[in-house]
Amino acid sequence: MTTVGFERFGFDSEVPLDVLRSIYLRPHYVRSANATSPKPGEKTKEELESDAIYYPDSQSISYSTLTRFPPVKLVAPEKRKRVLVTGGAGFVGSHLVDRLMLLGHEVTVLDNFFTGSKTTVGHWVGHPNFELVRHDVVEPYMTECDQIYHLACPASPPHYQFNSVKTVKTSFMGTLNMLGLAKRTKARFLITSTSEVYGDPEVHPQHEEYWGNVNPIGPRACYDEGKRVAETLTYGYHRQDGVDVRVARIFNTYGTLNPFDGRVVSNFIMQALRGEDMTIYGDGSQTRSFQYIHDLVDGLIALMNSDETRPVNIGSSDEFTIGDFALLVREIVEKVQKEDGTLPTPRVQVIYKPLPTNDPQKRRADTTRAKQVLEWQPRWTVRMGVEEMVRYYKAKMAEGSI
Ligand SMILES: O=C(O)[C@H]1O[C@H](OP(=O)(O)OP(=O)(O)OC[C@H]2O[C@@H](n3ccc(=O)[nH]c3=O)[C@H](O)[C@@H]2O)[C@H](O)[C@@H](O)[C@@H]1O
Repeated sequence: MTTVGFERFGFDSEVPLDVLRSIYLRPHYVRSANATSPKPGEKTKEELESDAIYYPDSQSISYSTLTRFPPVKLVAPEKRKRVLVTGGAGFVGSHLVDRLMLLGHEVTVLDNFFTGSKTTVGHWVGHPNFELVRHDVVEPYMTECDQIYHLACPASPPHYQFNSVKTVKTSFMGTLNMLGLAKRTKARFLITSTSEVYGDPEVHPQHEEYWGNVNPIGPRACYDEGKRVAETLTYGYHRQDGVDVRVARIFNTYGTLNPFDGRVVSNFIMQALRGEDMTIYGDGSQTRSFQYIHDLVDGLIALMNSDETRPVNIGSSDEFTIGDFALLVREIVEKVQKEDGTLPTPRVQVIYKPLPTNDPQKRRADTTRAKQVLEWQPRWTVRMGVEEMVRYYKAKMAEGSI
């Protein structure tokens, strides 16, 4: 694969994969100081070019700005969009921002940095097409824009359950505020909803007409009921005020996640790389289907630029039990370690931990609608994506940055 993205509905989202990789896989994003490294503050040619340096002895980091930004397309003004991305410093948001920036659009990121981090978009700070705003979407925000991608909300179960009241508030107030902005500016509004709106589903695979099976008072309710009411608001503004809306229901997605994100893919890879036991919650018979981040970004951009106002599932239909998935991740980690001559003995083991309350027993995206209306389907296999992630975490561990 040499590119991601495609032309749909008059909007070209294609960019070369190596350019994108040079951003998110930056091998020397952080490097550790060694004996010949300059002392803090001492400038070298390398340092001037871009590197941040990590000093393991003092556990300090010397950040630097890029002296040259990644190349962005030159787009005619009438084709250039002013795009607002809430949660743009998060995992999905930052990948979306990279893509939109490379495509030559003007991007404003709103983030409160609760789970997002400035480092995910730091490479664009100072670029004339880019603006980074610390802002919590529970407060109103005004700007002129053409498209709003409303992503802001913690998405990892430990994060969204950390302050459940704030999670509901973010879903409700945040969506209300952004819909108000869309109404005023006449911007097109896309909300990233979730497969969690289907709860612990009684229909399998889950299609968009299924209303779900959600416990309204359980520990996950802050997120799944929050997203459900966010969808309700979205269609309320659509019907009452004619706001132009798009609703993406995102299924499990992985990629360059924060290694401490707490979701299963990053947990398993980090555990296997560190030689720790891999933690399966429950007996491992619950299922998920995993999509790689680039496929999701392709789907979000296609949906935003399409005419489809109904909810659309964006996810993979390649279903695994969590038990089988743990073994697959271990196999891929071992393959990479073997190639690098770092295969440890003994082999890491899987252990079993209690299943979280209301953990959905099965989940697989029915993507018929996305195929029909967006001509979209995932292109990355789990092996391709997990292997890229393993190498990413391994490089970061070698640098000493995780
Ligand atoms: O990754 C995502 O995109 C989704 O992640 C979560 O949904 P969930 O399916 O619970 O995601 P994980 O926390 O990654 O868990 C997946 C399964 O693996 C299990 N798990 C998780 C972590 C772990 O270390 N071990 C383990 O067995 C969980 O119990 C669950 O059955 C979010 O709630 C969704 O909104 C989000 O779309």
